[in-house]
Amino acid sequence: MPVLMQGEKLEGQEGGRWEVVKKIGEGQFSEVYLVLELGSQDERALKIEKTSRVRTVKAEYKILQRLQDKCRQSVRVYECGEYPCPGPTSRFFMVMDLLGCNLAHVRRTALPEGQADPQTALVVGSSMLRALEEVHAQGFIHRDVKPANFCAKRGTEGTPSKVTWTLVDFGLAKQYMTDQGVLLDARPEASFRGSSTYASVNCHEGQDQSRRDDLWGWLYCLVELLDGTLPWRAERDAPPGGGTWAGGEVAAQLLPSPPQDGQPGPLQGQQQAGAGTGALRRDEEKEQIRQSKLQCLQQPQLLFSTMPCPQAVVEISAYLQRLGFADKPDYQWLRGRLLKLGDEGEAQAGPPPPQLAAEPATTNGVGRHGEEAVARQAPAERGSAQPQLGPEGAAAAGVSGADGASRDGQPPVQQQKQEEQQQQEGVDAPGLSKQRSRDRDRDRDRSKSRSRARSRSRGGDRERDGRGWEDGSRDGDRGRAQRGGTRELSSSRGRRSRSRGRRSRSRSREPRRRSRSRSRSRSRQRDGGRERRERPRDRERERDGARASRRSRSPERSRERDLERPARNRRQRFGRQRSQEQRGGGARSSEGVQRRGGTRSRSRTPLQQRADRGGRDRDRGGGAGGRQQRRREERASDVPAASPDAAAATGAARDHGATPAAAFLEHLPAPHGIGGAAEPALPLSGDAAAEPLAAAGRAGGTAYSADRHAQYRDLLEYVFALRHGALSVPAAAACRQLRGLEPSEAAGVLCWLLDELATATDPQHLPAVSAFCEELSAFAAGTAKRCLERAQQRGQQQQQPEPQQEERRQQEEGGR
Ligand SMILES: Nc1ncnc2c1ncn2[C@@H]1O[C@H](COP(=O)(O)OP(=O)(O)OP(=O)(O)O)[C@@H](O)[C@H]1O
Repeated sequence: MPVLMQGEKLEGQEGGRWEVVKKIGEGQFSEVYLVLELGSQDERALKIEKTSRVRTVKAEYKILQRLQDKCRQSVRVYECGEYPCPGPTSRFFMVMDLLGCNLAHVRRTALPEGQADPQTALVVGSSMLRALEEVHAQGFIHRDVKPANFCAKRGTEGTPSKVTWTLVDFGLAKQYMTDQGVLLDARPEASFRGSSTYASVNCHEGQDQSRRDDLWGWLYCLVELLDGTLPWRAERDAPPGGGTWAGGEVAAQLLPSPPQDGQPGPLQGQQQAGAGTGALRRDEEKEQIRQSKLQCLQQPQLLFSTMPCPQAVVEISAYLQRLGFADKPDYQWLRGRLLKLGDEGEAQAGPPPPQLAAEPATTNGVGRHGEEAVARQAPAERGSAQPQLGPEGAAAAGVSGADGASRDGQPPVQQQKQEEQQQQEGVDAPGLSKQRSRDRDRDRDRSKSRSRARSRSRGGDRERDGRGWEDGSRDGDRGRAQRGGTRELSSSRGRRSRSRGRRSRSRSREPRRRSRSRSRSRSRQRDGGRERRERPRDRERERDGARASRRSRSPERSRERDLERPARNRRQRFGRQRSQEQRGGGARSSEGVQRRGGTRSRSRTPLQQRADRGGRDRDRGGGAGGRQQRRREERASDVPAASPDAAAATGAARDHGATPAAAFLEHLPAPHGIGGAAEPALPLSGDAAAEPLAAAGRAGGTAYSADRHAQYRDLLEYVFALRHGALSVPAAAACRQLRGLEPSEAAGVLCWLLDELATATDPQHLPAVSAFCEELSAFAAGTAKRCLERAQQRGQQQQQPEPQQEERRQQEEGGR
C-alpha cells in the first residue's frame, strides 16, 4: 500500500499545502510523490518516510537546507512536515524541487544495453562529479553514491538546455568537516554505510568514510555507464543456489530501535523469520563483491567486460587508491581525466595532481586529525600513502608507475608484452607473482579481521542494499514485495535478473558488438586471464559466453554477409556502369553523373531527391544559398511558426555553446513523465516500429529484412533517449548507427526519422526539433557529399591514363 493516496492533501509546518498527484519514486525507506502546491499549482516532489521506525527525512531536510544556497546543483527544499498516520506515530515528509528520472532508470531504459558512448559518459560523469564536489565543499560526504541517487535536472534561465545530474537522498550523509573547516577525526572502525555495489573497498573493510569513498562510488557509476555493468553485478543479480535475497534482513538491521508502534511491523517479522541465514548470505555476497573490487584495484581493466578499459579509468583508479582519509581530492584533475574519455579531451587533461607525483603527499592520511593510525594500518592495502599497486602492480594495471616510471626501466608496453607471454606460458611475471602472494596473504589477514569486526558490529549496522531498489523503483511488484513485508526479492525477480543477464549476453551478439567482443577477448587474454579464471563465477560466465557465442555464430555470420552484400553490389554496379560508359565512349564528367542520376531517379529516396533538387539549384546558380533557401521554404511550409519563447530558448542554448541536439532536449516532455505511470508508450521501439520501417525501406527502394530490424531498433532506442531528454546526445552519434546500412536504405530511414521527430512532437517544440533534424540531415548530407567526392576522385584517377594512351597511340601512328 502506498503511504499516500491520489488527491490527498498535506500541510507543512509553515503552512504550505500540497495535493498528491501520483507516486514517482521509491527507495527502501521512503516514497516520493508528485504533488501540486495548492494555490500556485506549482509541481513539487514530496518525500515521505515509509515507516515511522527509520527516520531519515528530517535529518535529510536539514542537510539539504544547508546545501541549497551554496550548491548550484543541489535540490531546493521548501518545507518539512509531519503526516499523521493511523497509530501513535507519524511520518515525516519534505517538499522539494521536482526532478527528472534517476540515472539508473535512464541507463536501463533509454540506453542500448545500458551503455553510454564515451562522450555522453563524459558529460554525465562531469556533472555528477561537480555535484559531489559542491557537497564536499560544504563539509558533507554523501556515503550512498549510486546512479539511483542522481536525478536529471533542467538548466535554469542562463543555461536552459543544460541537463545536470542532481544528488538526492542525503539520508546517510555525514559531516566530515566542522563549519570552521576543521576535519573531523577518522573513527578507528565504522559500520558499513552505503550500497554494496558502489561502496569503496575501504567501506567494505570497516574504515571510516571520507571524500575519496564518495569518489569511488562515482567511479563505479561511471564504469557501469560505460560498460553497461560492473564485474560484481553477477554476484548481486544471481543469488547463489537460486534462493532469494534477504532484503528484509538488510532493512531490519537498519532499524535503530525497537518499534515504537508497539506492534511487530513487517520488517520486524522478517527479521525474526530468518535473520541468521539472510545475514550470512549477505555477508558472503558482500565478501565476494569485496574480493572482486580488490582484484579490480590490482587490474582496473577487469572492471570492463564489454569494451577495453579506458586509460582515464585506470588513472583515476590509481589516483583514488592513493588518496588518504583526509586528502582533498583534486576534482579539476579528475575532470581533466574525464575529458580524455571524449575524443578531443586529451590535450586539456593537464599534469597529474600532487597525489600522483612520485613522493606521497605529506598530508596523505597523516596528520593533525588523527588519521595517522588509520593510514598506518595498512597503507599498501588502503592505497593511501603508497600506491596500492606498487610499481609492479601499476605496470600490470597498465599505469606506467605512479610517476611514469616503469619496472626494470622498460617501457610499460614492453613489460606488458613480456607478462602476456609469461602468462601464456603459464609463468607469472616475477614482480607479479610476488605481488600476488603478498596480496593473497593480505587478503587472508583482512578477511579474518573483518569477520571479527562483523561479529562485533552485527545488529547495530545500518547499511543499505544497493541492489534491488537502486533505480528508486517504480516497479509495482517490487514495491508490493517490500510493503507486503516479505522485503525479499522474490525468486521471480531473481529469474528476471538472470534472464536479463542472458538477454544482455545474447544482445552482445549483435553486429555492432562484434568488434567490442573481439577486443574484449583480446583484452581478457592480455589482462591476466589467470586471475579472472580463478573466480568460479567468472568461469561460469565464460562458459555461458562460449555457449552463447556458439549459438550465435551462424546468425552472426549471415548478418555479416548481409552487411557486406550491399557494398559488394555497389562495387559491381559501379564497375558495370563504368564499363558501359567506356564502351559507349560517352563523356564521363558531370554529364555522366547526371545521366546516372537520371537512370536511377525512379528509385530515388526523398532525401536523394532533395539532394537532386539542391544540385539543380546549384546549376541554376543558387548554390548552397539556394539549397538553404529551399530548405527554409520547405520548413516554413510544413512547420508552424515558432513560438517566440521556444525560439529564444533555442537561441539561448546556441549562445551557450549547446548543440541543436541539446537545445532539443530543452523542449522535451515534463521530466516526471519519464519512467512514471504516465510514461508514454514507446512508439518507436520493438515490433511496433516494424511497419513504418518496412515502409521506409520500401521508400528507399530496398526490401526490409528482419535482420535489419535489430539495427533500426538500436537507432530508435537512441532517438527515444533523446526525445525523453535522458541524455545530451549529439545527432552525429545517432547517425553513426546508420552506418553499415545500404545508403538508399539509410536515407529512407533517416527521412522517416525526421518526419517522425517532426510530427510526433508538440508544436511548441518544433523549432528545436527542426534544429535537431537539420543537424541530422546536415550530417547525412555531409556524408553523402564526401562519398560523392570520393567516387568522383576514383573516377578521375581511372580516367587519367587515357590521355597518355591517346598520346602513345598518336606517337605510334606518327612513327608508322
Ligand atoms: N526531488 C525528486 N524529484 C523527482 N524524483 C525524485 C526526487 N527525489 C527522489 N526521487 C526519486 O525517488 C527515488 C527514491 O528516492 P530516495 O533515494 O531519496 O529514497 P530513499 O528511500 O532514501 O532511497 P534509498 O533506498 O536509496 O535509500 C529516487 O531514486 C528518485 O528516482
